[in-house]
Amino acid sequence: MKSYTINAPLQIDATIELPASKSISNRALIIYALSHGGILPKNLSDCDDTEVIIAALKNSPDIIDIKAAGTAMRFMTAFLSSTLGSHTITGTERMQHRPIKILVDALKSLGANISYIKEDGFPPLHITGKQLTGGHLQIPGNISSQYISALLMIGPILKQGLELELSGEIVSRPYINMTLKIMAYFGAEAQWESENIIKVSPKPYINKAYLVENDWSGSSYWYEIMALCKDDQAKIHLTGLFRNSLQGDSVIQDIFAKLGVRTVFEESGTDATTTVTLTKTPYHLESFTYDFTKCPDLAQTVVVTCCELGIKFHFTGLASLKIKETDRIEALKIELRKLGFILHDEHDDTLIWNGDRCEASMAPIDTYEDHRMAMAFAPTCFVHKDLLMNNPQVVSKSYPHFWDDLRQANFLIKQN
Ligand SMILES: O=C(O)C1=C[C@@H](OP(=O)(O)O)[C@@H](O)[C@H](O)C1
Ligand SMILES: C=C(OP(=O)(O)O)C(=O)O
Repeated sequence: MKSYTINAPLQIDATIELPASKSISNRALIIYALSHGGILPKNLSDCDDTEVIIAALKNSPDIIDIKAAGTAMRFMTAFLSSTLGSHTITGTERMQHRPIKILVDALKSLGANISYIKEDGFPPLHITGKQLTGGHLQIPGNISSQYISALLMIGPILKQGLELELSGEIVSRPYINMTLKIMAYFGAEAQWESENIIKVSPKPYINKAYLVENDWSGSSYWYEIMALCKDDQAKIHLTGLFRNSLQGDSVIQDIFAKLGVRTVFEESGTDATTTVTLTKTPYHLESFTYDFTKCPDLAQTVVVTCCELGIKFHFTGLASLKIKETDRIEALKIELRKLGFILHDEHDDTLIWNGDRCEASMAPIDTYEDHRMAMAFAPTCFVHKDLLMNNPQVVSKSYPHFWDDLRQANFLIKQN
């Protein structure tokens, strides 16, 4: 087991090339494969969650190990069900406890041949692919949008196309919209027919050149660094982000405007990419209420930032956090207590900090095989000198060069 001791710089003036978005990379790759190749998308992420899809599509092994990648597991399950071949798809221990029944049931009702190898409702799966007919389907929209994106992407290759009727409060809706926009770019006819019905026509994808945006979710840790650093003159330049982004997590700009971080865009070049400059700005916020239903991956960053800024909060829309890389609600409560903050959770989807504190034990931060635990806690080194963190390498799931980027910004990171 590796651990790091992390110390913050006194001043910050850094230019950071963020990783490419894994969500966009993984969609572009599935569509690339469904359109039978041609021009490979550019600026694909080099993170674990994208590398597993690249390997699966390139080598088509009998046993596909998708590791910890939720999107890859869900997208490949739909892909393998609708294309010829016979495969087992499996993943990490945690992946084998992340639910997939809703997607499997939906695919089976379209005629797919899928069986559970161990426990019903969970990977590993055995899938024998075939041409599926498609048609109308009802599916819960309140558990994970990844099931919906997975089904949508195979829609254009189904004989009758696909009509999805979503029930319940739709979670992570911006990720569904991201899927629809990328599909449309590649020639699909796929759109919302009403608040909860999406229709996809049976019309093959057209292969085209594609440039993947850099990752707004990954930018959130730099927003947190700007919010927590003590240098009033600090500047952070983030490259490769799109202003009119497909990513719902670009809402991070608005969230952090309330937490003392200003965002300025400088258009650069022809690709609609922008350099984003973060600086400090005055703020007055005693307590913060926010609903994370549309942007669950930002929750850890904002929770940790608010605690360290002493801003009480009442955060809702967090139900999906329990079925991600770890139970993120539990993990946040346990690790923030080590830093002296007592959080409460309610109704499985709400996290509250009333300002309750305890003595900080400063025990090493554990990362729970969750990249976002490591990245959300790293900036707390501005408050806690010699911050210790176990298993920091987990960042490779979405942001492999995270620690190198911190070093470039003059953080001191010592391996123990
Ligand atoms: O479609 C995607 O790329 C994602 C959707 C979200 O998952 P849920 O829909 O399960 O909330 C998000 O948390 C995940 O990191 C990426
Ligand atoms: C939840 C995440 O990923 P996934 O569900 O794709 O494993 C994430 O990156 O925060």
